[in-house]
Amino acid sequence: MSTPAGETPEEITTEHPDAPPSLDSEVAQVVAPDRDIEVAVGDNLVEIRDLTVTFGGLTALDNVTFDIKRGEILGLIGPNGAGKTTCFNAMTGVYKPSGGSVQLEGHTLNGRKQHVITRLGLARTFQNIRLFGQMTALENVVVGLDARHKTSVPGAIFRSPRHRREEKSSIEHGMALLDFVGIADKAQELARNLPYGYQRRLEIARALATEPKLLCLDEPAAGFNPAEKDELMQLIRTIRDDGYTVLLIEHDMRLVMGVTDRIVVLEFGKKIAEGTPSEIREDPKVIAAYLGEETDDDGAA
Ligand SMILES: Nc1ncnc2c1ncn2[C@@H]1O[C@H](COP(=O)(O)OP(=O)(O)OP(=O)(O)O)[C@@H](O)[C@H]1O
Repeated sequence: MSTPAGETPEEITTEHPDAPPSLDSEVAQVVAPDRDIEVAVGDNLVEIRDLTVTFGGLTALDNVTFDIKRGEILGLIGPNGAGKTTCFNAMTGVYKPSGGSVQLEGHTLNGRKQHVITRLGLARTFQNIRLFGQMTALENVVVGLDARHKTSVPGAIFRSPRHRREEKSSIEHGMALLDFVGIADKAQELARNLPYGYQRRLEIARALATEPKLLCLDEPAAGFNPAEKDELMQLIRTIRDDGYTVLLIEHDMRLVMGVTDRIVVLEFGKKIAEGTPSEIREDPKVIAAYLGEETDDDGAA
């Protein structure tokens, strides 16, 4: 299966979904048979050192240093404009840092192209959903799986046995991933026709298709009601239990406090705190940073 010529991911917004089906841990085994299921939090997977990004005279990220440990869910929070998305963009090759470094398992990511960073094991979702709207949910995931395939271009053109094998396993693997995120019932629907919550889950499935070591989620709960946020929290936990490491940008404090192991807090581009959710909740610098910020429906900033 291939991407339609010239189509680029588009931002899609539709109404909210009905409650998606529940998750099945057996599916997790099918999705990622080679992973250590329910890995413990371990050594450093990612090391970010003195990361700095400037836009003209504005320093959006100012000498930020933190680690992401293997198997953890790390929250990246901060008031509007604090530099969270800039940090994601610098990690994933969208922006070129003006200083500092990002290392994943000892591989330097800064200066590398986005597809190389994806291959090294870092995948992300976006604040504004980006899907191939004219493709089905399954095709959107298979595109992500294609990033892992080894068939040569001639092999694909002449449909070599290997290519046919990979295509078949792509469909099975893609279906397992849709099942894993709870939207297998919509596999054949065009992405643009999916309810909003399904689109968010589809973005996660597509990111997981690249077999990332680190999954970066940029405000995955934006636009969700409290029940949908609870389901998303459960999905994020299941993703971690399946052996992935998760970096989460999220404004909803109840979600962040409920799902993360540790939190890094940015304000005006600088790291102002790092700790467990209970440490962060009590930190006077964090409380001061959030004073005057608008809170989400059920978030307590
Ligand atoms: N491409 C860009 N060009 C110029 N300035 C930018 C660019 N991207 C971000 N900025 C600026 O960098 C600062 C940090 O923005 P960023 O989007 O990273 O913050 P954020 O913490 O993700 O905010 P939010 O929670 O509102 O999404 C802001 O002052 C923003 O205006």
